[in-house]
Amino acid sequence: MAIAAAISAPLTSPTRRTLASVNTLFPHSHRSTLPSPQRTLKYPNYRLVAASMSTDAPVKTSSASFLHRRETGFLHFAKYHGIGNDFILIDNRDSSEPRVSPEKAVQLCDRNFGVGADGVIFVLPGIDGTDYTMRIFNSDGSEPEMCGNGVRCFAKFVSQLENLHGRHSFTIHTGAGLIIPEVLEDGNVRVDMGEPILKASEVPTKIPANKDNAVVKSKLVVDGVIWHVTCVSMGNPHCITFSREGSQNLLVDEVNLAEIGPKFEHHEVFPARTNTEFVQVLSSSHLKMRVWERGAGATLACGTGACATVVAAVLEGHAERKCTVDLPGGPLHIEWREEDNHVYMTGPADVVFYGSLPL
Ligand SMILES: N[C@@H](CCC[C@H](N)C(=O)O)C(=O)O
Repeated sequence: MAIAAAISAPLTSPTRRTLASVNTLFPHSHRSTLPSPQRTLKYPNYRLVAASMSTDAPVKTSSASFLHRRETGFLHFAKYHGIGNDFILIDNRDSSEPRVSPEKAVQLCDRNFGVGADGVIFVLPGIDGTDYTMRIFNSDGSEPEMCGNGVRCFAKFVSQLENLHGRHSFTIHTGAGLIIPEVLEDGNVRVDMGEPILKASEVPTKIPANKDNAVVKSKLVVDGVIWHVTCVSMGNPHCITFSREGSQNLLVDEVNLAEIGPKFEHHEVFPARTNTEFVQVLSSSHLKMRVWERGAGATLACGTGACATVVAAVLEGHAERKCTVDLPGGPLHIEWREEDNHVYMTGPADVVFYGSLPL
């Protein structure tokens, strides 16, 4: 008996409105103490029809009926990506508890022994009057407050799961407060990411504030080098750097992310660890960025990171409020709007495949 099934999918395809129970639902993520994934084949029955060499006839199922499968003992999921930042999306609308544990998420994210992803995202029932709740586990099993590329994938997944009756926008409760995505006519998703948080203690960072309670272009010694850093939270913490002491504009392709990234992430001045963005200014409306993500390492893109980067670029005087941010996986369009102080992010989100695993 086939115990796993999968179908192919197209390869293309007002102030920060903090909600009451956010802090209890989304405590600051901690450094993962999870064991490394065992080096054994975890999912012998996992099969992707799109890539299968099996001589069995592929199970023909439409994506709509696949998404509504509910057999017990199986985990049905969709794999999505937002400019290369990839996620396993799980329909968790029937329960407020994520269907997989952080430990299981680590296994699922493993690129050799699992499905492979930067994180696992759950579509949970809304609370406090919102339509949905989004929770996410990083690939190291820690739980961040928010994920920008992930929320665009969430929006596309929900619009496949639900008949939204012509609505293109809905409300999502996250650890960063209320987030509102809108699926656009061209398939891109525009997200109201709320207000950036600049107060040093709330980012959080122990670097002393130097401008209106914020940390802007402060000196930080990492690995014996003085970096100029600005700290911004988009619900999750970001440390953004445009230059080192003695050099003007960073050439981001020359940064050794794997070496320097962890040193920023675990620096003592970041009590909740940090995501770090290394940014090159191409023009006042065009930035190039590489990221080392807390709990996930070097990824091809980071949506909250791109938003935090534009905020930092404006604060440091490098850029205007509306910028294109080039990331290794593609561009994102970001606007930090003066009228409402909200950051808006626009970009794609695409399904890669659907799959099932025995639990
Ligand atoms: N890639 C995400 C951010 C995911 C969370 C991050 N690793 C953290 O721990 O804060 C994005 O697109 O924003």
